[in-house]
Amino acid sequence: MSTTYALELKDVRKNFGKTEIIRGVNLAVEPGERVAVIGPNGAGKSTLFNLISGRFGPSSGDILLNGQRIQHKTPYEINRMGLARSFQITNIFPKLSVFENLRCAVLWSLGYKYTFFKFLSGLKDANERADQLLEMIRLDKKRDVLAVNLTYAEQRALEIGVTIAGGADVILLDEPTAGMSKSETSRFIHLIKEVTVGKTLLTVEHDMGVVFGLADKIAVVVYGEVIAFDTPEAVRANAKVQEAYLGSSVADSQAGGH
Ligand SMILES: Nc1ncnc2c1ncn2[C@@H]1O[C@H](COP(=O)(O)OP(=O)(O)OP(=O)(O)O)[C@@H](O)[C@H]1O
Repeated sequence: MSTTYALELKDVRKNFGKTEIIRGVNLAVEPGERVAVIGPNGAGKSTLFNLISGRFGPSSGDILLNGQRIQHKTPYEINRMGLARSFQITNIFPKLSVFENLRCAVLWSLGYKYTFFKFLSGLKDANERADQLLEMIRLDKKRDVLAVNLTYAEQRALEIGVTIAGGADVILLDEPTAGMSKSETSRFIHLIKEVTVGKTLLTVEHDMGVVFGLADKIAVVVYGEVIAFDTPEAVRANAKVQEAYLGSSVADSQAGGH
């Protein structure tokens, strides 16, 4: 019996003009795995995320979400099929309260499942789900605070809540702890782990502390290719990775106790 991966990339390539930026990427992510995508600046990490989330189509190759080809679908269609992405730049509504932001995200995700006549009961479900999300992201005490008045770390937590609101089973997070202090970062890693239990998670990440604290597996992207895809221990010990990228970063993260 063949495995259905949560996400699978098969010989994916992407050119911008004549330049090949993604050069034959193969990646198979099992359901429930947490994967950190790392690599030097300009290696193609964001481009890979843009290909997976449908912002760009690949020049060639297949991308499968839960066994279904998605490489020609729009971001909206891919989202409906169960993949949600959050961005480095927060996409929450600043003038809405925390609760309203979550309820909006829930209602949007319910959109096609509820007809007009079911709208009122839909609203009740949405309120309950929004309250449940509030607790999950530990912002229940900030329920009625406008998003604009939250701290930066709280805004990032809200953003995660908005991302998971629709119940997607594959979550893409772009540098989720960027800009946070060390203590905020470790709390946030904990939160991400909690709210993504049972889900498949991919993060693009530069902070090695976050990578080693969060990931079951690491995909190392160098110059448009995945040069290693393995457990953190194996990646740490991989001579090719040490040479191409990791050496000093890993030494630093080990010294820092991560
Ligand atoms: N829309 C585009 N048009 C042309 N070139 C692009 C486009 N998007 C990305 N590139 C190029 O593709 C390469 C990979 O960029 P990408 O942003 O994917 O790298 P990255 O690994 O995410 O880098 P960083 O860690 O700095 O965010 C870079 O050389 C970039 O200039």
